[in-house]
This record gives sequence, structure tokens and C-alpha cells, in this order.
Amino acid sequence: MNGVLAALRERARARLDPVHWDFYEGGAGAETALAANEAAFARLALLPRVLTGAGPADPAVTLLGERLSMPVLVSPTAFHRLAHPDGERATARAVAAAGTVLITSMAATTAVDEVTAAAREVRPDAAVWFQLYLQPEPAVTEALVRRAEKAGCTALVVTADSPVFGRRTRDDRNGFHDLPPGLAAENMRDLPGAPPGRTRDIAMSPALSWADLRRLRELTELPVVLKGVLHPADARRAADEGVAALLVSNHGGRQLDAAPAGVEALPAVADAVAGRIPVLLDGGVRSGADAVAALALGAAAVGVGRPVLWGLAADGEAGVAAVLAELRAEVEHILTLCGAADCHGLGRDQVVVRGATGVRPC
Ligand SMILES: Cc1cc2nc3c(=O)[nH]c(=O)nc-3n(C[C@H](O)[C@H](O)[C@H](O)COP(=O)(O)O)c2cc1C
Ligand SMILES: CC(C)CC(=O)C(=O)O
Repeated sequence: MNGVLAALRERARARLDPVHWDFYEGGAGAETALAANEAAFARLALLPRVLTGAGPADPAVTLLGERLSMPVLVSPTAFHRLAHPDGERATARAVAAAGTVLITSMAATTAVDEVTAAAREVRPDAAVWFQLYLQPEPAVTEALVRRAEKAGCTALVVTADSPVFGRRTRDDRNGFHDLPPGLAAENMRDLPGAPPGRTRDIAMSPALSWADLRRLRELTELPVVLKGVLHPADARRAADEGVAALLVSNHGGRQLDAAPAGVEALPAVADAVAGRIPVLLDGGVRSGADAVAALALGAAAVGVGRPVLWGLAADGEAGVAAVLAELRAEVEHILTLCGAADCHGLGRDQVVVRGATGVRPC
């Protein structure tokens, strides 16, 4: 793990209520998938190319028409006001200043219009995408989509890996199932079926299907990113269905504990999609080298979840800014060390598995 991130993680751990720390850090079941994410990156090494004459690398990328200062965006995570009183507003400001995309969670403790407003105070063209769990009641999904559109979000990120909620071992042990008084999932307020001013629970449904995704796409002009895809056949289907991008993810090890690491699933997904749509990756990205390895394996960009929460808990907006500045600097440095001019400059042949005799490609 990058040293700056590791130090922020320790500061976050010292500051947070241990129950909230466990909510952020924990995974499902025996936390096998959680551990697999970082372990899979630790097994990878980068083979640099020499004398390429590439000059200093440019870490910027373009994704769904937005220019990002680096191939790192912020994956959606719930409940930022457990980490810091400024919560999602602080995150939004730091992400906008860093020039990348924030995917704000449907389970945010700040309403999406306040999140976009905070981002745009810092940078008028800042991109905020809205993460959505499709709701079993279509009217609720539609109301959430309209809320995201009205707030100026420029994409919807539909999380498809949660037909039911993962069994979070630490939360069960700690009895953490409700937000403390004064905090709520603000996007869930004033939705159809809820009394005025009250929030609805976020529903997860195993009955959802590709037909529901199609209905969503008929509802809105916003591009849809499908999050939580691991199987290559689902990736191909998503591209056929007109999804704008994929986010390969095991949900930070919080859903199916038997799932592989995202980066283990990435090469087959990238092959299945064959460049038709951008493929993003999250889970266990803790350094610039991790990000660059994922790019070489076919990702257009990576997402970070917990590192942003560590920065936020440690030092609010400045902590999130520190995480993103460090990752950008590291990506730039490592691309240059690898002889690449930009984020497209590495091939899959430049990623090898450590400990293999000779060069074992991924
Ligand atoms: C505390 C926490 C809350 C999360 N909340 C959401 C969420 O509301 N929606 C969602 O799609 N994913 C959620 N995720 C998953 C992240 O979007 C992401 O897939 C994962 O955290 C990436 O792994 P990383 O934390 O190792 O970087 C959450 C993850 C964590 C750790
Ligand atoms: C509270 C949930 C809706 C969010 C979460 O913890 C997750 O998606 O992992």
C-alpha cells in the first residue's frame, strides 16, 4: 500500500468510532473476497519498457465524454457523515478540485443536489455520477432518477451485484444496523410511498432482471454504467444492451464472499467487451502501481472506495485531497518509469505474476 494512504488509514482508525470503522473496513462472510482484492494486486508486477522516448507521462483520461485528470475516480460509498461532519460535501469538493469523477451513493448522508452543488462551487464543470440500486417499485426508481437528473448528475451507475444485502460479519457482531440519530440516507427522503419528510429503506431485490435495466434506459437519456459485473458473458450482454460502461467489482468484498478479486476477473471481461465500451475496475486499489496494472489489463480507469473514507475521516476535505493527489502523482510517475506516454501506453504483456519462474503473463 502507498505510504501516504497507509498513514491516513491509521489516523482514520484512531479517530473513528470502532463500530463505524468496522462498517467501513469490513466485508461479507469470512472476508475472503475483501482480502483477495489487495492480495491479487500484490501478486502483480510491472515489466517496464526502456528507451521508448515517451517523455513525461500524461495521466489524464477521457471517460463518457468527461476529461479526468487521472485514471482514478471515486467509487460510491455510503454514509460519509459517519466519517466527518462535512461528509459528502467535503468529499465532493476535494474530488472536484482533483479533477476527477465522484460517484455519489444512493445511500449518501447528503442529498445528491447538495453534493453536486458542493462540487460545482469548486469547479463549475465537475462531474458527479449517481449510484443507483434499482428499486422493486418502478415509481421509486423513477423518482430517484429524476432527482439525480435535476441535480445535474451526468451518469447513472447501477449496482447489479446486490440481489440481497451481503452478510457483514463485523456489523452483525457490533449490532450496527442503523445510522445514529441526526443522520439519514437523504436521497431516500420524500419518495413515493413514504410519509412526507421521512426516508424509505433501500430495497434490494433478487427479482430484478435485464428487463428492469432496459426500462431504466427508456426512462432517461443519462448514460448507464453497470457496476458489479464479474462474468464475461454478463459483460458482453451489457455491451449488447447499450450500457455505456462497466465497472468490474466485487463490491469491496461486501457482497459474495466467494467472488474473485475484481482484478482477477478483469482480463476476461476486457476480452469479452473487446473495446466496445470502457471497462472500469475497483477493489483493492491502494497505489499508483495498482492503478497502472489495471490499465495494462484492460481498464480505462479504476475506482477507489475505502481510501477516500480514510482521507475523509482523518482530515476531512484535505484528507480526501491528499489521497487523490498522491494517487495522481504516483500514476504519473509509474507510467513514466514504465516507458508509457499516457494511460493507453501499456500492454497486457507488461503485467506479470510475481514468483513465477520466467515471465508468466496474466
Ligand atoms: C463503506 C462502504 C460503503 C459502500 N457503499 C456502496 C454503495 O452505497 N453503493 C455501491 O454500489 N457500492 C458501495 N460500496 C462498494 C464500493 O463502491 C466499491 O466497490 C469498493 O469499496 C471498492 O473497493 P475498495 O474499498 O477496496 O477501494 C461500498 C463500499 C464500502 C467500503
Ligand atoms: C448501506 C448500503 C446501502 C451500502 C453499503 O454498505 C454497501 O453497499 O456496501
